Amino acid sequence: MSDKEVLMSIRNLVQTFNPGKRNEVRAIQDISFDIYKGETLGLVGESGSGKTTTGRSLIRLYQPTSGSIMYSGQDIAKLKHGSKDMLSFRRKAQMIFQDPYASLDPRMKVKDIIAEGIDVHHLAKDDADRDRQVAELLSEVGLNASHATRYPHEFSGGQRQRIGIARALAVQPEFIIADEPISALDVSIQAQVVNLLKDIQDRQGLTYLFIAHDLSMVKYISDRIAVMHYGRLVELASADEVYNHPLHPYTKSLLSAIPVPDPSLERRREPIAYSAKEAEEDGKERDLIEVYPGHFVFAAADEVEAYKKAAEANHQPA
Ligand SMILES: Nc1ncnc2c1ncn2[C@@H]1O[C@H](COP(=O)(O)OP(=O)(O)OP(=O)(O)O)[C@@H](O)[C@H]1O
Repeated sequence: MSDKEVLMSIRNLVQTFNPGKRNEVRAIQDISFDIYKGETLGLVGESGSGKTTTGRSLIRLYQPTSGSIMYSGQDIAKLKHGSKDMLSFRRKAQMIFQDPYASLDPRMKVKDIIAEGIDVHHLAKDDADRDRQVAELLSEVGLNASHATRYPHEFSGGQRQRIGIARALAVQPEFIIADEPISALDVSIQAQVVNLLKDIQDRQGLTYLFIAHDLSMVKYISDRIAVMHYGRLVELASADEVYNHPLHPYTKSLLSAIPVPDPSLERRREPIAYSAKEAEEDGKERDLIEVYPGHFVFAAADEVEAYKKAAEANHQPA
């Protein structure tokens, strides 16, 4: 992984809502990580752990409270609204949303939904060029040109998510944040949409941040996985490492909550409970520390040695 090119480098990112007020929420509490060019980084964690806030902060739908987000030599956290640099970044980084029903304007024709970014960024020479680009995008996501003049309600959930994907692709982005892109879809459709995202990534060399609370699909699509808990990253490693050799107790507890297909095994399994509050009452300062090549764990200085030993033991030949 170390020879990979970094696309985005996030350092000490903090996002506090309503700071200083009674309803203050510290949604992101000082997270640092890199996103490599061309990878899919899965971001998992329970509802409320701060995944959506992270995604939205990275593409500046929110102004971060503090910290830096380096992208192509620029600190995205410092870009000014309406500036040329912001407009140019907005084109490079796109978002696909969870709910294909809510994210498409029902009064707009599919071609106008898809072409929104083309219009904003003046990417079409004329109407014919715009129509041609829309037709190509429809084909890219497995729909056809005749769908262009229809309205969102005429489509199924899976097809609507394809329209949302086409809209994101319209501006030829480099980086896509997919925020629970399949959780609102029928299970039978989920794999199709994930496969489509993978195919598009292969064809276009895109980088994905794939947000999900459900670990099973994330494992399938992700190269690496970051586990989020209470606004912090508690573990970050390759998808295989996170699944087969999790180190942090919270990751273990998340994995223990995934049902396994074998009912007898499922009955015998002990769910692992983990409470960040209890774990942090010791007042120790913790950081995301690399305890094995490419494997990071949120740990205090005096916990690192034990994690290193555990990681090494995991890799001893049986
Ligand atoms: N705009 C906002 N104003 C105030 N608090 C917010 C805002 N957005 C999110 N929060 C709070 O920040 C915390 C993190 O929320 P966030 O939506 O990022 O979590 P999540 O992991 O994406 O959860 P979910 O899977 O439910 O979307 C929650 O406590 C949430 O209530």
